[in-house]
Amino acid sequence: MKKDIRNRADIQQLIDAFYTRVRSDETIGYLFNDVAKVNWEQHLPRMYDFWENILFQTASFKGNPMVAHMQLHQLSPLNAAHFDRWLLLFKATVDELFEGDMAELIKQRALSIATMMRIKVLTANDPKSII
Ligand code: HEM
Repeated sequence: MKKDIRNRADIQQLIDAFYTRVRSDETIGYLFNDVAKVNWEQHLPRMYDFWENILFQTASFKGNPMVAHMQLHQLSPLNAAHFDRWLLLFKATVDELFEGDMAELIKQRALSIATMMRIKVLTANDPKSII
């Protein structure tokens, strides 16, 4: 039986495993590696803060994810397939490492934030688009 996500160390394990997949992914890897040229030493701790705040209300994350992704979309257009792939990798990583209420909750939150982000980003400059 796998354990549930209980603390920041577990979130760190999850996020490190997720971005290891993301970085070498054929569909979305280039957005991180070549377009945003992510500084991972800075980005990973921000992502631990983001998810720790969502699961455990630590209020440690100070950032604006919507703006970050709007900017990315200006540099290189995002599409529905990118969001689908991101979510699939996220869910697969959670399921590989954890199970339990928090594991379910983090997948639900990822889905709802990704859905909102996708609508905002993909309709930002196209009032006719329905998604
Ligand atoms: C198409 C899917 C996605 C792509 C390609 C993507 C890519 C990126 C990139 C390139 C950055 C900037 C990293 C940097 O320069 O340091 C970023 C930041 C971030 N992403 Fe995503 N992302 C995606 C979906 C999501 C989703 C669904 C979530 C949340 C559920 C999320 C949460 C965040 C957060 C919290 C940040 C940090 C924002 C900040 O520092 O203010 N991303 N993302």
